[in-house]
Amino acid sequence: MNSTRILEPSVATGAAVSAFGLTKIHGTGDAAVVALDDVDVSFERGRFTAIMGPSGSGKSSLLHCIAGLDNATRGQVHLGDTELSALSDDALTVLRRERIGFVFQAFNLLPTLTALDNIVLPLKLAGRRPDRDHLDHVVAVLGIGDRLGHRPSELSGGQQQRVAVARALVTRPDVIFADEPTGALDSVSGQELLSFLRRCVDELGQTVVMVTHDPAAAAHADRVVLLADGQVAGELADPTVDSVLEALRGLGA
Ligand SMILES: Nc1ncnc2c1ncn2[C@@H]1O[C@H](COP(=O)(O)OP(=O)(O)OP(=O)(O)O)[C@@H](O)[C@H]1O
Repeated sequence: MNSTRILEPSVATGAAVSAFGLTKIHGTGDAAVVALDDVDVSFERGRFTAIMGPSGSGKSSLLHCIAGLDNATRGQVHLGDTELSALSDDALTVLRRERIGFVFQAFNLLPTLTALDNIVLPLKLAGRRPDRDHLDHVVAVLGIGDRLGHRPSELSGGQQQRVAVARALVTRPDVIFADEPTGALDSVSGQELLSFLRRCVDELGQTVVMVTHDPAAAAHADRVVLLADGQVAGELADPTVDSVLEALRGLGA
């Protein structure tokens, strides 16, 4: 039988983002839930990684902690050479705005702004000018050149999510974190979005870390990190739908 080989988790130095001894406990006392239990994991630059695991295994907690959206209870998160827990709240806000891109299930576009104004908003907030060549390239990769003057309500869900990806890319962030980015899209738009994320990695050298429940979505990634019970349970290189399904079955998902 050609069974899936689940590799030991690796922690690379020089990674885009890494966590060491990461522990997240939600709540206190009798209500305390250990969502992450001493996790070591790292995500290489220029690669597309999916985080998968059964419901409640800690995927969102991991993403939120490594993206600086939530404080870890213990442990360290490094974005490149920057250790997040060492930062003040203000410095963390600036880091999230300038060095991290986010793509969520909800597109979170500002309804009164055009697509273009939504895309360049992070640069404006940072007092930076758009790099026209980079902006043109991002818009071309995402195929939204003819929608830039439209407001979100005039765009389809798939187009709105592409605008959200362009907004995440425009600052040339160190890493893009995506949490179920296809969750609100129909299957065709979802497939397109995943192809765009793939091209962002291949053509723009972007680093993408995505939480997903969907083996077909994870198959677009270079690597799958598997979580179970708040711990890294293994990883898959060059995942396919079948290898992901088999690995998840092995975790009892
Ligand atoms: N704010 C919170 N307060 C209390 N417990 C929480 C909180 N957030 C998450 N948890 C618990 O922590 C554990 C991990 O949750 P988390 O959302 O990280 O898992 P997940 O793998 O993303 O789950 P799902 O696939 O269902 O979204 C679960 O037991 C969950 O109930």
